[in-house]
Amino acid sequence: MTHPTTPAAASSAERAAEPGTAAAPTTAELDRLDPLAGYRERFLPSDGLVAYLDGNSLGRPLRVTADHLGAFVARDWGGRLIRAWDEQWMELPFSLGDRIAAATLGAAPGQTVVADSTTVLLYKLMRAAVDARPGRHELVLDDDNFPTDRFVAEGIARERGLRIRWISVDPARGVELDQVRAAVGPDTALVVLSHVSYRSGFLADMEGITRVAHDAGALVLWDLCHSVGSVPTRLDEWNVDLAVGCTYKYLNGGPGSPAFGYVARRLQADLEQPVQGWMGAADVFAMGDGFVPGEGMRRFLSGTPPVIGMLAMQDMLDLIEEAGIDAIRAKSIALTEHALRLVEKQLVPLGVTIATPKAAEERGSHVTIRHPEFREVTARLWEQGVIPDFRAPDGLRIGLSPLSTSFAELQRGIDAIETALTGGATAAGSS
Ligand SMILES: Cc1ncc(COP(=O)(O)O)c(C=O)c1O
Ligand SMILES: Nc1c(O)cccc1C(=O)C[C@H](N)C(=O)O
Repeated sequence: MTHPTTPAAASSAERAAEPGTAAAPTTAELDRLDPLAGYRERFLPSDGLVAYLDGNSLGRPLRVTADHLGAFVARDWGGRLIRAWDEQWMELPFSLGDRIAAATLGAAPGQTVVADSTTVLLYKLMRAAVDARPGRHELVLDDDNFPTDRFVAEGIARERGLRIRWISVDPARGVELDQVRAAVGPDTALVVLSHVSYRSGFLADMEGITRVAHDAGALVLWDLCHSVGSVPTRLDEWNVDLAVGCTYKYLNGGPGSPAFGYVARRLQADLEQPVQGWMGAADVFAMGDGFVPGEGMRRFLSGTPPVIGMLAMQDMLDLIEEAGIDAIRAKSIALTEHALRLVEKQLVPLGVTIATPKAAEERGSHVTIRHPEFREVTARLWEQGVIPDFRAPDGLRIGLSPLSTSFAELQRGIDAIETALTGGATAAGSS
């Protein structure tokens, strides 16, 4: 698996190699040299916020989004009323899907659509995929995948009389290529995995895993929730079949914004998704008898697109297109690298362990650390305006959104965790 070289990461490595320069850059240096630092100002400030380290659950709104939402009510909805469906909204699921595809996914137009929630799209595409592999009786998943992915797969297995082969993963990592190679075979219909693990932040080898699943004759569906907008993919080049992702994390679409689904063009005509509604029909306004599926990605829609939920992400896509996904990935790597450095220095001496891979090419944009007191610590941090999140049994996730998180903000978060664990006394000071 290869990723583009990262200017921010490369420059810190170069500085580390210069004689007479401290091995690790300081927090202040990293902010000063950050080419994306200016983007932070474009996000709405939040009263009393000290450090927001949870953009991997809910991304922050942009200032401009507040204006755009108001203008939408007055101009598009209030002004154009029902006429706006023909004028712009009917095409939005496809045009926005194509924008996400070009800016972040490495996918050509006509293969990505915005619709439903992640859970519902996972159901629709998983069901379509297993039905496209008749005579095969197994779904392959890892036992640490996000609950909704596991629950949907279990429901489909029950509905279709299939088995699930669970890959047992190291929770400080995620699913490895060799594990998938050992799990797939002639009875595998579909493999369902997350690109970036919601728990450890482990970045799976999408290209390699897709290849071994294909060698076994199976299809693969990737959950991109924790990578889209922070880790670039090359879905077309890597021959990916299906992908689903949410838009409220690194695409900053807002709470409950709809998901997107990708179906490789070569598969579209052969897949039948189970929620056949009027918006997926070949002629939406024919109002006729019997369902005839639409061409291309239309057949993967079901009901009326959630237009208001698609507004905020358009503003974030403006930013992503402007900054470029490779520069965003570079900043993400620099942020997670610094987080790991600070954790090693300030928190490991306090009994904290790291549950995220050390190698940059093996992690996404969050870092997970563990300590028995993290449930209580997270609750206290939230009261102080320091917002990471807690995942049972003892994991604290530090989510780093490359366009809105600064290195100083990360430092404030680590300092606050240190203070919470020591009751005030610092373990090693801060850099
Ligand atoms: C990997 C993953 N899949 C799915 C979801 C959520 O699905 P939904 O948007 O339907 O709540 C999340 C987070 O909420 C997630 O992290
Ligand atoms: N989707 C969420 C929600 O509706 C409420 C609270 C949190 C979330 C999350 O995003 C959870 C998240 N996907 C996770 O990785 O844990």
